[in-house]
Amino acid sequence: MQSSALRRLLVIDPCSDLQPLLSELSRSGWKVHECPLSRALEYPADVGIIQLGDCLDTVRELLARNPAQWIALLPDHLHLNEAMGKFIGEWFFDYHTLPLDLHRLKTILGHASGMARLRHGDPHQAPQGDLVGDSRAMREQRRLIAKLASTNSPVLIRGESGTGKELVAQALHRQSRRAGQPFIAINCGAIPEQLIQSELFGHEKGAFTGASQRKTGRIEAADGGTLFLDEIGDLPLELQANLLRFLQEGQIQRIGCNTPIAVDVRVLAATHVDLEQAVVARRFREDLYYRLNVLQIRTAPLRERLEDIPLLVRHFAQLYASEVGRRPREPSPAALQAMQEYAWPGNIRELANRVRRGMVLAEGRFIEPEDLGLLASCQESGECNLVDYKLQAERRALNEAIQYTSTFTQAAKALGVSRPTFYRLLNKHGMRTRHKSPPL
Ligand SMILES: Nc1ncnc2c1ncn2[C@@H]1O[C@H](COP(=O)(O)OP(=O)(O)OP(=O)(O)O)[C@@H](O)[C@H]1O
Repeated sequence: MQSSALRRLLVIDPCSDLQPLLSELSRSGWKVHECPLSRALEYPADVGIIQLGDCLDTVRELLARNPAQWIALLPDHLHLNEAMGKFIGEWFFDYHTLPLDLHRLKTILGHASGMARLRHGDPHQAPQGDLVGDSRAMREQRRLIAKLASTNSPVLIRGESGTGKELVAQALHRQSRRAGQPFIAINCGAIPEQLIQSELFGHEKGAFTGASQRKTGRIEAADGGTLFLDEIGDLPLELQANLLRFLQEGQIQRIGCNTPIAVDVRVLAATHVDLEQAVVARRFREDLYYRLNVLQIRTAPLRERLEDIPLLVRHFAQLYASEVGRRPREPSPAALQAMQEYAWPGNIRELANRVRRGMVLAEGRFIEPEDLGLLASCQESGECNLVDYKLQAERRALNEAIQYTSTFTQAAKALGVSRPTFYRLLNKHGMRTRHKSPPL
């Protein structure tokens, strides 16, 4: 039986031909909502109906951002040239010419709602900036964020590049009592060494050659809110001392001014390098390390949470639809399989880029592995050997075992190997999680 939650119909006004049929549609199980085009994003729906006229750009904008299955109503006077045909083919599930035929309309609506159901999960996109994913690692991450958001202590966010460290920092800020205040992010690795002190702490007019005006530093700009220091491991040693002083005293001094300024800022820092090693090598101050590392969140690499891939692909397809001017497409089963077998060195940033590419290149209804640039290397070169197949199969087996069990011991048992063998295989595929639950 069809779930009633999946039979929400949005009718974009004006649609006078449809008016007399709405009560019949309601009787047959549709929850109908009518609204003007300008408010269409406010109403979640599974299927939408819109009568085409002018303003195709505005319509395209809506279709790109509203993930419902859309049906176009075409009045007689509409000039069905090639461009219009392409537009309808690209963006609509189906169309109906006017006048309406109730029986045919119901059939189209039935198919469209079936398609909405196939897309399973919540058909409504997570807003940009939300952390998408329902794997154990993501659920654990959300739980930790909710727990740590309310404190004022620094949090060290660790994880490989592209795993969402900045998104975690933003989520910590959004869920804290500082949410209405500024969130200021600075990438310590991207600013030249001679500029970073003035970027962070600000300067007075005339403090050094070229300082023609007084400048407020980023720490001061974050007053009342949160400061996110990305790539903290790249902060020069001298500035590490200044930062430590600020963390201890809650005061800063602009360059060229001796008067301390009190600033109330929560500091979040991120790193993809091993800070412990940097401490041993004396590239990172030990005292600052302990000060920043009070609480910790680890962002898991994508290869450890492959089950999040379908949700992430849908999220990015929706996100890039209007940018690339095409309706969001789903990956084909082969594309999903290829994504499950790929190691994702660039993590979610790489996935996002591949989906964007796939959206541009896809020719049919689905995104195929080649659109994502993910033809298995042996397929591309035509030289498949047994070792490649074996490695792919091993990786898939490990992923599934991790996904469907709660501990590594259970996963090893499910695969029929000893724990040491299981760990050796995880290491071999770069899948070794240091902690199943990130430490507090
Ligand atoms: N869970 C997620 N859900 C949705 N988008 C995500 C998620 N994680 C990361 N992203 C997206 O992936 C991209 C990379 O994320 P982000 O910049 O937060 O990673 P990072 O770990 O800070 O990377 P780097 O170490 O290179 O700075 C961004 O576009 C971000 O929006």
